[in-house]
Amino acid sequence: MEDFWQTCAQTLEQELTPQQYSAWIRPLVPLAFDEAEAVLRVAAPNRFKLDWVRSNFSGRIESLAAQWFQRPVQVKFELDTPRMVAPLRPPAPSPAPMAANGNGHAGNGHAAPRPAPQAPLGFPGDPVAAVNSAAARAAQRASEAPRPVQRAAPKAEASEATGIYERSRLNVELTFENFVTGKANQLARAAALQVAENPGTSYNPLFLYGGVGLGKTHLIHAIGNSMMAENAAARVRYIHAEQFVSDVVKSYQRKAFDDFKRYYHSLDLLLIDDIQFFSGKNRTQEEFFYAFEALVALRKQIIITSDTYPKELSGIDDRLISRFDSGLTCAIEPPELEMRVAILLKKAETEGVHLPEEVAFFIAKHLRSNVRELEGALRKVLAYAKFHGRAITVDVCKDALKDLLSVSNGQITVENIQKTVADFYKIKVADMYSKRRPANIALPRQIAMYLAKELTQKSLPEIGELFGGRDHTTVLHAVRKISESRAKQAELNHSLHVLEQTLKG
Ligand SMILES: Nc1ncnc2c1ncn2[C@@H]1O[C@H](COP(=O)(O)OP(=O)(O)OP(=O)(O)O)[C@@H](O)[C@H]1O
Repeated sequence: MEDFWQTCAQTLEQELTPQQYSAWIRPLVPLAFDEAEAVLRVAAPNRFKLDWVRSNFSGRIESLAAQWFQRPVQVKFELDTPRMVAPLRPPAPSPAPMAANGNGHAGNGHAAPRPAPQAPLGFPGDPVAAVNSAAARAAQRASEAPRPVQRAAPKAEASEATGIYERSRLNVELTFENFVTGKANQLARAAALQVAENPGTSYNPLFLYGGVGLGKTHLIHAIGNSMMAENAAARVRYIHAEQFVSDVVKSYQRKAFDDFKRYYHSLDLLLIDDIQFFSGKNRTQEEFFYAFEALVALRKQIIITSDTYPKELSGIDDRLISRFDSGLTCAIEPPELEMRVAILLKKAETEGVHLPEEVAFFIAKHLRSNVRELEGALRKVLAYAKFHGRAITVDVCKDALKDLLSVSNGQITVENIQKTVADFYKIKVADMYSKRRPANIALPRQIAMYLAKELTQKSLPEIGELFGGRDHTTVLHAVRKISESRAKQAELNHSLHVLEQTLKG
């Protein structure tokens, strides 16, 4: 595995710019290669890098791994932990990269991803210099031309433009154009567009919430990119909440709060992802509160994402929660079947591959929980078909996704149950974890708990945990109540029967 990683790193080093290579590839640590499952585990040093390499480099690394191991390989990225060994450094530059698949760059076979190397403090300490006029002009030119960092652009200009994007930490590939819309996200998208067109004056803050892998991060990057395209000098910053916490800690250690405040309070648009990570971090919450107040007072836009809606956030100060609630709050729900198909077709098109509709339907029918999972499945199918020199058909798809499908068919997950029951009763999935108790929510939630107990191997405490950290006695009460009611009420019994059939597929 280490030999593979060295060759892989060398190849990527040749394909990427030195900045991209040292920002994204060098810090990765190969952990293990599972021969039986053909899974390569790779550690990334933080969540931000993990997300970035997963979205931008996993396709390329998987294709290099497939060549090396002579079979399709799945790459799984995980967060680095302190026990990690030092990253493997590739040996001195080698002349011959591994035979490439023809597209010569990472991810999607189109533009090379733009990197965002770490600033020394974790936040760019030079907020004003960050938008000095020369760089801003360069970025303006770059945004008038296709998008920044075209390899062919004059070096200085491109690197100035890159600088603007690096400081914003935006992923320029996450745009409104490639964000597929459906019932599950249309409100959120409309709100995002509105905010992108009228930053600071329409909904402030805009608070987007929903389960994992549903497109929250994509949407807020799209807002940032749209704003930068309008005004390249805009001071935009995307930050994951964990990174913000780490910035606060570093500022504390270095007694650099003035710089910290100056930077965050001077932004035009602050995009902060997964705010639930602020839970219990009081000093961070305090600093964020000041930044929030300062930005809103100046009519600068704040956009926040979370896995749940403001009132459900635990360990967050009430005054922050009431601020989060003061703008517009929008849910992103799991995509319905047609939308999942549309997403697959769009992703395949981006890869320059024709995906037959029946294959897209097949994948979408079997993988229901989130878009990230769909993307992974599509990558797997494409790699498998390419490697075996076969056309992309449902049969190829069945072979390529054998493991995934047996899991998703054979094992009913609590997540599936929550989604299916929420769809059936037309409530939000988030209500499955919420503390709200109106009868139209409480009953479906109890039904979902009952089905989780009936159809999965999970224990009562585990189920309670998956339903927003509820006590096992609450689950037990739900299970007893629903099984008793089922025996007496034909209508409820019928609904449960339909739900069970749906879940068993
Ligand atoms: N509607 C969509 N259209 C196109 N791609 C999408 C859509 N929704 C999600 N994706 C893609 O799915 C992947 C996961 O989305 P994203 O990272 O935005 O999820 P998230 O909601 O922020 O998840 P998490 O809570 O885990 O951070 C990304 O590659 C994103 O581009």
